[in-house]
Amino acid sequence: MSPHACRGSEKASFVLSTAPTPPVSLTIATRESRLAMWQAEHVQALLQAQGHSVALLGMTTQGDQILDRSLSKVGGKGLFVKELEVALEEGRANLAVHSLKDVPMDLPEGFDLACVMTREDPRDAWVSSKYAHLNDLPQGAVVGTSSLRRTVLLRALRPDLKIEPLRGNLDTRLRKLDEGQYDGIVLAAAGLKRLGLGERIRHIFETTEMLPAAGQGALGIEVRSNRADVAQALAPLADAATWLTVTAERAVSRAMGGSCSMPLAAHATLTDGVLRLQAAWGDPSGAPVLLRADAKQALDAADPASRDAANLLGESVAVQLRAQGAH
Ligand SMILES: NCc1[nH]cc(CCC(=O)O)c1CC(=O)O
Repeated sequence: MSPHACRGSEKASFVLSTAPTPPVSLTIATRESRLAMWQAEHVQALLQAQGHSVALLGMTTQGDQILDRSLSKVGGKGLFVKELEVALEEGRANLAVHSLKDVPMDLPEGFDLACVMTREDPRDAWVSSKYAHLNDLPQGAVVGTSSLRRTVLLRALRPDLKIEPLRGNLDTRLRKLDEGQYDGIVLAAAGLKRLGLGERIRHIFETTEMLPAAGQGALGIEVRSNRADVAQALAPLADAATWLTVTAERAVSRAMGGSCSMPLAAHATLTDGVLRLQAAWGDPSGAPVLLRADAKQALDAADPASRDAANLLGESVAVQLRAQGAH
């Protein structure tokens, strides 16, 4: 399905009140990787602190089962979220907690992103036992990543490196590094920090060196569109500033056709009331092209209308990329 087929943008679909909600019974659908479980338990604890009673429903998704190929080659969208949506549809669960980076830009009809939470470190991390920094690597060293975005950005920093595929959950990827298959690997800092593996990080790339993926480090909670009561219970967990930044990032990705077979980075910050968005595009065919664009706008995160402006800002950055030849 084309990313444009559903809705043009993510709008605030629920009108949420700030009054405390009565306690409800909720079930969270979650993948069973250690990181997914950490994230689900994190949301469970926050909702329990609001007085709700919260169970977990663990499940395996298509994305978890594909370990031999890069996801960009598999080509589907939302490989990590489909089964969770089925559980929501069938009423076996009321909410699904996702790494926002893995959530398609347009959710299927009947589902909404009801909540975006405070972002962990959005940056990429360098992990290696031998080399403290990318610059220390010898010519032709082997770096592990299956991300097209990381591959393109690594090539721009060090054209000589050999980039080899690396799949699996975080523990698997670290084990493959420790077995000596790579001189170093690149992972999201957020996942490592959440799992208490922050000491494995040798260097955190500045966003000027390696621009993060849209939504990286943020958690999103998906619900059925007809469950305003569930959305209402989630309202206290939302972070308006993070929501605004990821809205702009996701709008770039959506406007560019957002799939994991396109090397695309989009990263926004909100500082002193200014939303600043940067994006980078690499040629899906592997040609050594790296286009960059950025835009900024003064916006108030507390005003729900700002999210529409963030969507437009994202679309304007995509227009700039296309004007330079991105497709
Ligand atoms: N693509 C896999 C993925 N999805 C979310 C995270 C963890 C970081 C996050 O929450 O963005 C990771 C691991 C990684 O990219 O290293």
